[in-house]
Amino acid sequence: MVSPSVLRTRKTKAVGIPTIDLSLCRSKLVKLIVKACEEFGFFKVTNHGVPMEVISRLEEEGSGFFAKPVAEKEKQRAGPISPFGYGSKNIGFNGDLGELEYLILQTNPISIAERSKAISNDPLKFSCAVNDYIQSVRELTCEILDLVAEGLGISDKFVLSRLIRDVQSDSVLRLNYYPNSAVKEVNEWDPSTGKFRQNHYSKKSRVGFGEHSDPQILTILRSNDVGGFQICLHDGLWVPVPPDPTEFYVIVGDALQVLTNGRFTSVRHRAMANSGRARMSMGYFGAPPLDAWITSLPELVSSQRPSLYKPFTWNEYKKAVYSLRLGDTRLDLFKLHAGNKTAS
Ligand SMILES: C=C1C[C@]23C[C@@]1(O)CC[C@H]2[C@@]12CC[C@H](O)[C@@](C)(C(=O)O1)[C@H]2[C@@H]3C(=O)O
Ligand SMILES: O=C(O)CCC(=O)C(=O)O
Ligand SMILES: [Fe+2]
Repeated sequence: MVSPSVLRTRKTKAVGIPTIDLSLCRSKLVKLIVKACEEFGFFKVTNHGVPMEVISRLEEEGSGFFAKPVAEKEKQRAGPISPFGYGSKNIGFNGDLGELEYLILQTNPISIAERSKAISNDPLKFSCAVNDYIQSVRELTCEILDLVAEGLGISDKFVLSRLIRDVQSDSVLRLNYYPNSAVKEVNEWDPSTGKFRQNHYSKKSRVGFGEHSDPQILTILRSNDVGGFQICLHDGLWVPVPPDPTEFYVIVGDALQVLTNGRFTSVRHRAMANSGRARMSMGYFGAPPLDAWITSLPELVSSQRPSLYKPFTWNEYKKAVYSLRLGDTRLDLFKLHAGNKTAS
C-alpha cells in the first residue's frame, strides 16, 4: 500500500522565481511587487531588514525544541480543539497527514510568555527570540503591504498593514521540522564500467506538508539551507524553490486574494521531505483580527469588475478553513457568482 504521504507522478518545472530587492527606489518596488503578486502570488525579498542575528536565535530555539524527546514535546500537543502547540504528522483536524513535526504559536507576547514556560528550560530566552523575530517580520510584512496598497492605487495606504498591526491581529508563527527521510544508498558493482555505482533505493517523493494555499493575508517564509518547498503554477506544474536561509519568501494568502478582488491569487504550495537532510522552516502568517471584515477594497471594484466574493469576517473564514481539508479551495464557498455555492 502506498502511504498517503508519498506522491505519485506530477512533474516539476524550473522557473525563475521573482526576486525583489527592497532597497530599490519605491516607484520601482511597487511595480515589481504588484507584478510578482499578480503573476505568481509569490516572490523572494532581499535586503529585507530583518537582522540575521534575529533569524539565527529563533532557528536555534526551534532546533532545541525539536531535538527534545517526543514525550517532552507531546506535553505541548495541539488540539483537539485548538491548533496551537506541538503537532506531529497530523495537520489540522480533518485527517491530513504529513512527514513533519511543528509548533504553532499565537503572536501576542502574553501568549508567547505563557507557552515559553512549558516549551523551554530557559523561557525568557525562548520568548525573546520568538518576540524579536515576530516584531521584525511583522515590520517586513507591513512594509510589503504598504507597497502593495500604493502599487494598486489604494487611497488609504495603510488599509492592509493596519489589519496586521492591530493588537488583536490573529497572526500566527509556525515552525515546521521535516526529519531526515532515510534513503538507502547501496553500492553495486557495474560490470559495464568496472566500477562501483551508488544506487538509491526507496527514494520516494515524500510529502512533508501537502498542497494548499495559506488562508491569511500574507505569509513570510524562511527555511534552513535544505530544499523541499515548491509552488504550483497556473498550468498545474510544480516549481521547486531553492532554499535561501538569509532571505525570505513572500506568499499571497486567500484573504489578500479577496481584498484585491482576485487581482492577486493565493499561490498553492507544498513542502517535500525527500532531500536526505532535516529541513526546518519558519512561517509568519499575517492575519487580521477575528472580527475584521474581509471584502474587496473599493478601488478594485467597478461595474466592469464586480466583487467576486461576498464579505465575511476573518472568524467566519477561519471556521470554514478548519472545517475543510488542507487541499480544499475554501474561497469557493464565498464566491458571489450565480450558480456557485455560498457559505450559509
Ligand atoms: C488542514 C488544515 C491545517 C491548517 C488549517 C486547515 O484546516 C487548512 C489550512 C491549514 C493552514 C495552512 C497555513 C498555516 O500553516 C495554518 C496554521 C493555517 O492557518 O492554515 C495551517 C492550519 C493548521 O495547521 O492548523
Ligand atoms: O515548510 C514549508 O516550507 C512550508 C510550510 C507551509 O506551507 C505552511 O506552514 O503553511
Ligand atoms: Fe503554507
